[in-house]
Amino acid sequence: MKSSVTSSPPQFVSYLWACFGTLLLVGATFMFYVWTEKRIDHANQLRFTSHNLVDELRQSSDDLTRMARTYVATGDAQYRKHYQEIVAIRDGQAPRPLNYENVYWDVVLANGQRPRGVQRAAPLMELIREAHFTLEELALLAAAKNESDKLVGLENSAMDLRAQGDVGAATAMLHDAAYHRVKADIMRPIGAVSDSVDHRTRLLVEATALDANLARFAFMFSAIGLVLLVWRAKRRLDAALGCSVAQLRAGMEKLGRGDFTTPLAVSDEARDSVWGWLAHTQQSLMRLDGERSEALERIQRVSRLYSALSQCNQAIVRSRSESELFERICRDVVSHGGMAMAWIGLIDKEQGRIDVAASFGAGVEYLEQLEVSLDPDTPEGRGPIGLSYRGGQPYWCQDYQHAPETAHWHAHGVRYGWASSAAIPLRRDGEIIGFFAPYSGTLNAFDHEVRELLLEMTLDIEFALKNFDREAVRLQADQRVQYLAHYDVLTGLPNRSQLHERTRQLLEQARIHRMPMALMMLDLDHFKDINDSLGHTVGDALLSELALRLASCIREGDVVARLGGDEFIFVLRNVGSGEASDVARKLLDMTGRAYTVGKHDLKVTASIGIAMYPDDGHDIETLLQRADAAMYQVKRAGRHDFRFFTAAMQQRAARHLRVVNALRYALEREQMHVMYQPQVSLTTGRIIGAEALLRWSTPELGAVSPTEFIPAAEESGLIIQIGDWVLRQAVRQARAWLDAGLPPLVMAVNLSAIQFRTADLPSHVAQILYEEGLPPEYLELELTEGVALQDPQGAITTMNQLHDRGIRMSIDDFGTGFSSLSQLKKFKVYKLKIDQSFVRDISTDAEDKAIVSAIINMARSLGLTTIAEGVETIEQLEFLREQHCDEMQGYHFSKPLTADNFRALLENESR
Ligand SMILES: Nc1nc2c(ncn2[C@@H]2O[C@@H]3COP(=O)(O)O[C@H]4[C@@H](O)[C@H](n5cnc6c(=O)[nH]c(N)nc65)O[C@@H]4COP(=O)(O)O[C@H]3[C@H]2O)c(=O)[nH]1
Repeated sequence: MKSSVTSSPPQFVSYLWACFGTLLLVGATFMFYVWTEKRIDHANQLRFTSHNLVDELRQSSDDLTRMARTYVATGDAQYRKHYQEIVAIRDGQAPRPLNYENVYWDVVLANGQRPRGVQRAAPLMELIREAHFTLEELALLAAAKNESDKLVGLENSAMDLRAQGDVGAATAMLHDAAYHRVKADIMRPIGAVSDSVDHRTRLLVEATALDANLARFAFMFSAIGLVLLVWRAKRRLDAALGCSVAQLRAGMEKLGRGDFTTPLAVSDEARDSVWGWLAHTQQSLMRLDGERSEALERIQRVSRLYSALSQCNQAIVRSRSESELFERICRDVVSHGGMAMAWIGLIDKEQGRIDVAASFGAGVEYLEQLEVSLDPDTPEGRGPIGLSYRGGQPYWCQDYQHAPETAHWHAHGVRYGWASSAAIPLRRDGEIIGFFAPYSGTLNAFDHEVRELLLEMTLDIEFALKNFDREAVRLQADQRVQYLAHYDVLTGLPNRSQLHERTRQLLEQARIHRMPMALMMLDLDHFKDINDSLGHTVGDALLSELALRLASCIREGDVVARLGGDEFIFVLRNVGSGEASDVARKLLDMTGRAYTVGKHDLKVTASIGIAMYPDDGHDIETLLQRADAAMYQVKRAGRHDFRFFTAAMQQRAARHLRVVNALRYALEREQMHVMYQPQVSLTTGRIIGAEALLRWSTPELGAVSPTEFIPAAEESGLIIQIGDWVLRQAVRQARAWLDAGLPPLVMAVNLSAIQFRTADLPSHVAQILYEEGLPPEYLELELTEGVALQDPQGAITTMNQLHDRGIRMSIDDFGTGFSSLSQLKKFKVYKLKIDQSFVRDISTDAEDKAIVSAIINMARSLGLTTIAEGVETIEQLEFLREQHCDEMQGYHFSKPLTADNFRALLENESR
């Protein structure tokens, strides 16, 4: 095609060049022809001029003869004048009249007027010389002229004779033989020249006419050649165009209008022609137009998707929930992204199928009975979504209605006009949780840019999901904070703040409706021991169970709250003291039932204090305070009971407050001193030790019992400072007695559990011993069972450190706590102090007897010394001795003594 297309123009151009060359040739031959014609004209002109000049010579001679003869005949002077004019003209002395070729006689006399117009004056012979006569002809003409001049002389002579009146002579002179001879001498050369000129110029004309004919033929041939070439060129041009110019113009106009719909018809011969090229160009333009349309469509598609992406981003910002976001995304990708339909499905892992979360566009109704699963063994699991799920990649189906993977849904595709579809996985924390499925009515809709945009859109959705998650976490946290602000985490019961809020509302209602109300405070007895011995996990489990039980005891609308620890508050609407008592009993009963926590079977009791509205207070704070005072009295009275608040309790509570306040200044005001109670060996009956017992009295309160102020000091934390002071006093006293030479004895000092748990206790005790100069073996720390319960391992470590420093330890009030003898094995104690509550009744109570006896026996088997405290009677002493108790302490031997009295006792004994 290419070679044939390019061969025509050179041929056509060659023809054009040939035409041009031929045209030049035609022009040249024509010019030549014109030139030859001009030469013929020139030759004719020359012939004419030559004849004229020769004729003028003859004519003038004849005119002169006629004028001379007429003058002679008539004597009219005008003829002589004409005669002279003719001579003057012929000799170049007068200007030549116009048309002098004619006979002068005719010129002058025809109408009796003078000759019209003049030419320049020129002698006839000069004109003849200029007229290209041959030399021979010139010589003949010169001879004729001479003869004519001779004749002029003769004629002048004749006219002179006439003028003189001699007409005859004059006439004779003009008609005689001499005259005729001369005349003949003139005419003869003129005739010869005339023949010569005639012959010569005719030859010239003939020769020139031959040239002219040649030129004419050349012109004709070249013109014919030109016509032929033009014809050929036209043929070539037609072949090059391949159609008529009008057709070509119509075709070009069609192309110009961008009309590529109907292709230009081209015959085989016209393929290599402008028409063929035009058709070819039309095809190229058609292709380009198709490509341009495709590109335009793609750009529009992409820009639509860009718009959808922007909408998607707005949706992300605006949507408040996952479902709202999904709905917006589907709507935007259809409304703005040019998709036919879009849906988002979430994976139902249990069912192994996809649940539609959102959809929009043509054909969404088909989703109502969606048949898409992830199971590769079913046809609906082998579609784009199943493939995408298993491949972990987006799946692009570019020909929906013919792709085998969409075979299961081809009917839907045909019905709704889907030509392409995609399944793009949606991930949350890297795991596929669903799919974004856009459908397009265009084949191959998912080109590179569209894919990139859809993937970007999907990433944005995932980002939004992450944000929703964060938002959900934040909301949960907020709710949690809200919850924590109002509810107790462990039990789920309202906490203090919620209690206050609800109680205020209930009090307000009670006030309006004039109804009574009860506020109860329940506190578990010795719950701390459970926590300490079995750990907080067990304690917490017990509290949870208890909370459930307590909540079940109250009516709807009443309040049960946990204030922290083992303290619960109940607010009971519209109840008097009788109903409140019933509820309290029920609560005690519920609390006292057995608990099973893990492997532990537990039992606890509770103490309840009750304050009544409006008798005991009108606000929550007062009611709480009074319920607390009542509960405190239950505790003091031996626990596991309930009590209503009374005025006396109020007084006790007020005293407690005064005690705590006064304690703060007890040491600095030197209101405290230490008493010493002897400890006696039951074997020897001798004093082997002393227990330091703290005493406190103030001007306002008087003497306050340690059983009152020690717990108050422990509650307020003052026990550390006070206990420290007691220890130093006792150690110093022991050293003083040693220094006084008294028999060595062991100084027993009570150590509160709070003191025991201070971090540097062993080194601190050692430091005091060092500073006071008492050997450690003379000090015995009396620990309660509770010291080891909270953190047994820590207690063992502390005991070991004390033991390593040579300091003795005993367990005080043994039998009241949770210690087991087996646990004692691990403690570095050397003595058990049997609590006086057992000792008190050993003479009357068989059970106490058995307990004391068991404690002594077991202690012995563990290699521990036993001491019984609170021994007041000889019977008690006897029993203890029978049981081989090692030591005793009690009023039976001595009450606590001042240091001086104790020294006196020692001195008495040693005497
Ligand atoms: N009814 C009766 N009582 C007897 C008899 N023999 C001794 N007592 C009393 O029993 C208590 C023995 O001390 P405790 O069991 O350690 O019990 C002590 C001890 O737990 C605590 N305590 C006293 N002083 C201190 C101290 O300096 N530090 C610490 N942490 N607690 C102390 O106060 C509790 C009470 O001390 P006190 O009132 O001095 O009471 C003392 C003592 O006076 C008797 O035969 N009959």
